Amino acid sequence: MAARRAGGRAVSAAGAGGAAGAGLEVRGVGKRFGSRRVLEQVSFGVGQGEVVALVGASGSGKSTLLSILTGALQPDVGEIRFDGSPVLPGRRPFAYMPQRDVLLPWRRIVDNAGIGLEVAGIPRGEARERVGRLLEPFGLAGTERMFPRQLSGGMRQRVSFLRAVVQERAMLLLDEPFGALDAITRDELQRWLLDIRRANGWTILLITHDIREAVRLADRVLVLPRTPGPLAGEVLVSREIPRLDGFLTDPRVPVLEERLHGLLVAASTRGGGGP
Ligand SMILES: Nc1ncnc2c1ncn2[C@@H]1O[C@H](COP(=O)(O)OP(=O)(O)OP(=O)(O)O)[C@@H](O)[C@H]1O
Repeated sequence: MAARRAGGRAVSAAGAGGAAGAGLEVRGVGKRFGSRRVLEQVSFGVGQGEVVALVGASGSGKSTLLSILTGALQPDVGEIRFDGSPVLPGRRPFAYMPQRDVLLPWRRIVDNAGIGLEVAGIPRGEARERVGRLLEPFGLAGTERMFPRQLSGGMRQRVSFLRAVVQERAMLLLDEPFGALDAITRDELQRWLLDIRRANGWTILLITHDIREAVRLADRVLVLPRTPGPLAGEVLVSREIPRLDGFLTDPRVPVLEERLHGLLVAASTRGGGGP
């Protein structure tokens, strides 16, 4: 089921802790490294078909949270559920796109994009076939036999994104996918992502430092506090706001950005926390 909507605003299962079939539910997650607390009582949900952005100051634990979702780290407390069931090791419903492209320089593009499939035990020939079908919609036609060094930064990010999408998992986790790109390429890729996602209805959790990017890409934006604690707030982004042409001049955009900025500042100056 897609996130329920009322009056153009997303009404997700997030605040309620989620319901069966609601997609991702993160419940009361806490994590510390030694004596340093990084996450505490973090709870939210991402409904199926929803795009949720998570923003937070540097060091607030965004990447740690994604690592918990991917299974690279275990939470000290809390639970991760998907579609009403606990997420089990080895059977994660997520495909992950890391912050920096981690393409292997010696592998051709087709084999870089298919690496997740190969790791999952799919023969290379079949992986190549599945990647091959997506090259054109990903703007990568003709690159399959090339090596990463022959592509621009924007194209390499598309290969990384393709590598996540081709695994056909229920949900995509994107960690600052456009953070390392120049402003023009970033704008191009945001437009492209909006476009291709509209056709596919992917469920996405996106991490970004960039408030404008969060408002542009997400149905809902969550704010992680700098000092460990529950989420500092969330902002719903109306579907009536145009995300492609007209986004930058829509008067509702700066209002949402201001609200998010306010939440981030409040979250950064709030007392408590610390080790
Ligand atoms: N493996 C680890 N061992 C010890 N401390 C860690 C480890 N991983 C992260 N930390 C610490 O946890 C805190 C949160 O790090 P994390 O990378 O999750 O934050 P972030 O919000 O993603 O930051 P940024 O936006 O700068 O990437 C930081 O203070 C970091 O130094």
